[in-house]
Amino acid sequence: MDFTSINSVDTNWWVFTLPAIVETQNLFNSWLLISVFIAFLCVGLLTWAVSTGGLAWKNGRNQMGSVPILGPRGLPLFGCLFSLSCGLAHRTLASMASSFRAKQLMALSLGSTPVVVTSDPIIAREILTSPHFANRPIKHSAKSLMFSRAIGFAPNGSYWRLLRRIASSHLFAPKRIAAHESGRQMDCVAMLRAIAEEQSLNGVVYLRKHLQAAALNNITGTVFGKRYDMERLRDEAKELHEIVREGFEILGAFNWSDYLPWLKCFYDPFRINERCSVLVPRIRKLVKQIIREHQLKDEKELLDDSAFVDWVMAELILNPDVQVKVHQELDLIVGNKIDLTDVGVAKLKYLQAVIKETLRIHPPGPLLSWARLSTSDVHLSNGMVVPANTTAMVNMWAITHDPTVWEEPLAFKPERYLKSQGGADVDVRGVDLRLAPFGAGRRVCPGKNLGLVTVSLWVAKLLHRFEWVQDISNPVDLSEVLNLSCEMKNPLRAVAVPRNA
Ligand code: HEM
Repeated sequence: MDFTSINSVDTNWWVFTLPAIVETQNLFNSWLLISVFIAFLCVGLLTWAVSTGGLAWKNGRNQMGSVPILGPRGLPLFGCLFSLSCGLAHRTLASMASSFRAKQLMALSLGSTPVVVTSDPIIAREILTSPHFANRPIKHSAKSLMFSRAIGFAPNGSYWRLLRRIASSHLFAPKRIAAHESGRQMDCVAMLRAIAEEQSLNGVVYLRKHLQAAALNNITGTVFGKRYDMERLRDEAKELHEIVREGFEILGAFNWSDYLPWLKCFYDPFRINERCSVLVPRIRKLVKQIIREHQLKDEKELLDDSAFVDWVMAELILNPDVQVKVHQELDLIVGNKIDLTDVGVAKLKYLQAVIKETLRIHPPGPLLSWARLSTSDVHLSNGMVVPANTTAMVNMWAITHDPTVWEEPLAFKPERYLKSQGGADVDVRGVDLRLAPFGAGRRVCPGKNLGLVTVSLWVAKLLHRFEWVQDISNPVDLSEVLNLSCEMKNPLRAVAVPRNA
C-alpha cells in the first residue's frame, strides 16, 4: 500500500476554489482569462521594474554577494537584445558600463540569458583564469555545424583536455610551428607576387583578398598538409573558400533564438537553420575527401588573422612616421636579404611593438570572440558573486581604450612597449590582462604563437618589399564591422610602391 499518497498534501486545491472566489461557474469565462493574463503581465512588469540587469536576473540573482552587480534593465522579455544585435557591441557595452558605473562587472539580460560583462583587467583575470568559467555557451549555429565536439566549444572535461593535448603537440608546439615555416614563406612569396601584379596592372591593391588567400593556405597547410592555388580558384579550392566564408558568416550572425529559444520556429532572419543544414553535408564531404587523401585526422579551427593584418597596414599608412621607423629597422637588421625568417622577424623589436599597438587599438575579438559560462557560483574579489549558468564576456576593447589603464589610449604609439624609450614590454599572450587579445587561463587561444609568428612574418615581408601609401581616391577608413572578428568595414585599398627595386 502506498502510504505516501494518503499522507501527501494536495497542492492543487486552489484551482477548485477559483470559481467560488471569482463568482463564476465557468473557468473559461473571457473576463476571467483576461484578468489572469493582466495579473501575469503586471507581476512580470513589476519583477522587471525592480530587477537591475533585467528579467534574467530576477529573484535577486545579482545580489548574491556583499556587493550587487548593477546593470541596465533593458526591455521586458528582450532585455538588451536590441542594443546589441546591431552595430558595434563592444562600443555599446563600454558606454553602458560607464553610465551604470559598472566597469568592474555589469549584469544584463539577452532575452532569457543572464550575462555579465567586465571592462576591468583585474576582474577579467579572475573570470578568465577561474576553473568555474572554463565552459563556453554554445550558439545554436555552432551546435548545428557540429562545433559542440570541437576544441573551441567542447565543455571542460576529459574530451576537451584530450583535444587541447593533441592540438598542442601536433599543431601549436614550437617545433611544429618552426616545421611549417617553409609553408608560411611559400604563402608569403605567392602573396607578394600577386600584390606586385595587381599593383602594376591597376596602380592600386585590395589587400584583403591576398591576405585571406594566404591565411587559408596557412591553415590548410598547417592542419591538412595541403595548399591551394587561390589565384585560380577551382573545384576543391573554390568549395573550401566558399565553405569558410559561409561558416564565418553563419557563426558571426546575431541569432535571436540563441537568447529567445521560443523564437526558433517563427523568426530566423538570417536563415541560420536552413543554411546550416546545407553547409554540414558540404563540410563533411570536403573533410572526408581531404582525410582520405592525406590520412590525416586533426581538429580544424580558423580565426581570421588576415583581417588583423588589414588593421596593421591601415595604421602604418595613417602613421607614415611609424612606417618610416619600421623601414629603418628592416634596413638595419635585414638589409637586402630576401630570406626573412621567423628568427629574423623576432629580432625586429619595433615591428613587434607596432603589432602589439595594433592589437591594443583594434583587438581582433573586442569581446574576446567566444564567451565563457559559469559552472557554479563564483565569488569575485570585489565581493560580487556570479551565479552558476551565467554567460561572461570580457570587453577587451573597453580595457584597451580605458584612459585609467592606458595613457592616451587613442594615440597609435608603439614606443609604449619599448623599454629603451621608457615603455614597458607587455606580454600579450594572456599574462597581462591590460592587453590580452588571445584571452587567458585554461581556454586561452592555443593558436596565439602561430598567429603572432604568421602576422609578424607577413607584415615584415609586406613592409620589406613595399612602401604603403594612401590611395587618394579611397582614403583609409577605420570604420569597424563586428562579425566573428572585428574587421575594417571598407577593406583596405592602398598603393604598394616597390622598395629596393
Ligand atoms: C590574431 C590571431 C588570433 C587571435 C586574436 C585569437 C584570439 C582568440 C581568443 C580571444 C580566444 C578565446 C580565448 C579565451 O576564451 O580566453 C581564442 C580561442 C581559440 N583560438 Fe584563437 N586567436 C587567433 C589565432 C588563432 C589561430 C591561428 C588558431 C588555430 C589555427 C586559433 C585557434 C583557437 C582555438 C581552437 C580556440 C578555442 C580554445 C578553447 O576553447 O579551448 N586561434 N582565440
